[in-house]
Amino acid sequence: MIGCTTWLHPYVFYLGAQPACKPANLVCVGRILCQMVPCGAEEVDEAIKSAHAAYLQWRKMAGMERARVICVLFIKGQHIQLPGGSFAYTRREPLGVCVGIGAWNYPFQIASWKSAPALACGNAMVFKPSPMTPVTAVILAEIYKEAGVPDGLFCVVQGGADTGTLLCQHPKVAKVSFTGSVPTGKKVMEMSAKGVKQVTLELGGKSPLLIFKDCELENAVKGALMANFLTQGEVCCNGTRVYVQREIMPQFLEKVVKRTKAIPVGDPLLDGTRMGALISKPHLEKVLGFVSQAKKEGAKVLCGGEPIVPSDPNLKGGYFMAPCVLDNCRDDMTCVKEEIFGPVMSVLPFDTEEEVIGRANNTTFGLASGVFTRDISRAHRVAENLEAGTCFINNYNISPVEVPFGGYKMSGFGRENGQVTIEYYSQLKTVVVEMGDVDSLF
Ligand SMILES: NC(=O)C1=CN([C@@H]2O[C@H](COP(=O)(O)OP(=O)(O)OC[C@H]3O[C@@H](n4cnc5c(N)ncnc54)[C@H](O)[C@@H]3O)[C@@H](O)[C@H]2O)C=CC1
Ligand SMILES: CCCC(=O)O
Repeated sequence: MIGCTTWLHPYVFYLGAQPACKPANLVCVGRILCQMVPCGAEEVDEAIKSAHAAYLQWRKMAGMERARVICVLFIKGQHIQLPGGSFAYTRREPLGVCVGIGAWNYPFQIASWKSAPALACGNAMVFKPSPMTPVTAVILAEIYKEAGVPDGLFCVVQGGADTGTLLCQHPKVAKVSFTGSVPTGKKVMEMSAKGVKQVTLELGGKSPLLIFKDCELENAVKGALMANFLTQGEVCCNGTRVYVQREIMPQFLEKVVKRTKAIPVGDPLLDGTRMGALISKPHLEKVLGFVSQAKKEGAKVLCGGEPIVPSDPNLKGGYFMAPCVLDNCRDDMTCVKEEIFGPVMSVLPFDTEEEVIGRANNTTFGLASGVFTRDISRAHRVAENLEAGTCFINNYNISPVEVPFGGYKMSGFGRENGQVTIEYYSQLKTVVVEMGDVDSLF
């Protein structure tokens, strides 16, 4: 263990990370990959100052110049004609030093989704990964460095809640983009409000997936698995409330359980593996606790829901569990109301479109949703009526970077990905140009 702050590069605050084993081993078998010391006020201040210094140069560069090191989206203003030949125009300008704070489930992706548009718009970013996953943001910093991003423009600080608080409260920070749980998101918003900083919040979810009897059943079953078991179910937009029209429930359950039982759980570095270990022992216990609670409340476990030890002795001690399908669920059960963030699918019957839309929307979350049907009118009607930032029609969990991603209600606001991201990492300046004489009232 290295017990103090070390500098990897001038632009990266890299805290005492000492590789001890392969990354997958950290996840699979609970061995230590690295240890780190959280950044305190001094390091946070230094990172923000170094990002600010780099920003002052970077913001002056034209999009074409920035495009030499980062693929820049088309950033443009508007021209507005006024009476008498006068006119106004708008410029999209960067915000300044932006802070990114990430969750542990998609550590590299979250760092990229936040920093790439921030930098493309002319900002600097100080990024704090989750203390559970401290390494990949540093690798991203190395990639940026190699691509030609100036020193200081993308800084990584390590730490947990205290470091995150220091970042949100720092007076030189213009914006905070946060990915994580709803309770932490509220705190981030409160702290940012005190400094009138802009905020993007990507928070939790409990998304509904509606499967109508006219669907293509094999696809609906595959979609339900994608909606629940991708990345061990540790995905914020997962469709974990699976509403199935009553007439097709028996066929659906038979197929979904058969496929779920066949999911190969084990070493994620092997080609054949489809599910790895959960992030930590406490998280595994939390997920298993949801399964126990569901049973107490009347759910029936059709498969999985228990810890498993893979046959590979190297994986012994890892936080693996068998993916779980719960039947006999009701809307008032804990497993149906709360985000589990693990491989647990809750299945519920429904009868009519109107009824299921009401039930699907009866939640404080609104991140994603999905519908399987062959009826094109129904598909678009349902998509319109579901209160969520995304609706997948006849598929689930498709999130290419060209497509905006973000939540409704307590799942947050602001969007990541797509052209619209520019609006969240820039501010609009209006320039008014008089072409005649001043028509003064005085
Ligand atoms: N909507 C989305 O795009 C996504 C949402 N999530 C959500 O994230 C949650 C799981 O991730 P966790 O890391 O457990 O969430 P978390 O809310 O515990 O932590 C997220 C980040 O916030 C930091 N943090 C904690 N307290 C803070 C404070 N007071 N001030 C500033 N920063 C603070 C943590 O160190 C971490 O980096 C789930 O609820 C999941 O749904 C996860 C991935 C994507
Ligand atoms: C598609 C992104 C999902 C997540 O970050 O949880």
